[in-house]
Amino acid sequence: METPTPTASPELSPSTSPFLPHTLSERIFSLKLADLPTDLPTDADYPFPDLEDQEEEEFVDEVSEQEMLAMLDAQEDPLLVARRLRRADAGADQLVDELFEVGFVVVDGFVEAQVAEEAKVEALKMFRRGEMTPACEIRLEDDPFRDRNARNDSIRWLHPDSAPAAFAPIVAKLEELQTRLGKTIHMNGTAEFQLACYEGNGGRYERHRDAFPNDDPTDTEQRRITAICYTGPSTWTPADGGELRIHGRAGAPNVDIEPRGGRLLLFLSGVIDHEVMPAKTDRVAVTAWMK
Ligand SMILES: O=C(O)CCC(=O)C(=O)O
Ligand SMILES: [Fe+2]
Repeated sequence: METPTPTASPELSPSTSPFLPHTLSERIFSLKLADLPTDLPTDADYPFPDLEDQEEEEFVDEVSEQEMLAMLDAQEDPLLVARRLRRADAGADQLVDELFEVGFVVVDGFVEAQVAEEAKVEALKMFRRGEMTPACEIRLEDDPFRDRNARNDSIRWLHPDSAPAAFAPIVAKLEELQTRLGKTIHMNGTAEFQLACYEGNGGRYERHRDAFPNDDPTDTEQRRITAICYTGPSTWTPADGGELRIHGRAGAPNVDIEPRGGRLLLFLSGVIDHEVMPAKTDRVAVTAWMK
């Protein structure tokens, strides 16, 4: 399959709630309240003014990321949540239409094959020189949810002003894309850029989501869009492995995206569950998380 056709949008049922809490903590707390019998004492009956916060922290400790996502998804389809990030006054943009239709979109030829190849060669040199860090060691510090065994790629953050020359054209294209998308989607204009290498001996990343569903345009710390530029090979075959599996939403089938050189995959960070299938040849990608 050269370019995957987006799957039909699953039936979406709008939420019946007149009030949709915006922040994650509001949404978690509203889930808790929904489960409580109505004859419990009110907050005013409790002696501790910060009791809600204490309960919330304990609740967060107890549930896994997957369980939390399942609860939020049950509350409202995350694609509907994300659609509220579209600027009301925005002009037309077909790429954004497609993105909000099914949650992801594939663009081939985002960068030239040679640009992709040069980035891949340089990344693998850096990897072999020990200049990249196993991602599992980093993630534990800033993301207590994440399981150390969930992924075995090695990464390096890229800064647009100081990215090694081999990656500069890809980062520049991603920044250009960010400017375009920012005209139509509420974002704060910042992005995190990451170079990732998955070794061809089975490098993988288990099913996960990059952000919680969130539609608050003032919450500027949220990842809104994941944009991944693959570096090849352009002659990818199943023997190379490393497909990005998009888990079908609401019973839709999974879609495997081949990480062909120069290809861009865009998806809504709070909507799409995804997984890197075991790589059978070394696999390099540059990802931007646009906020
Ligand atoms: O490289 C990919 O295809 C996806 C990587 C990923 O899911 C992540 O870094 O969060
Ligand atoms: Fe991811």
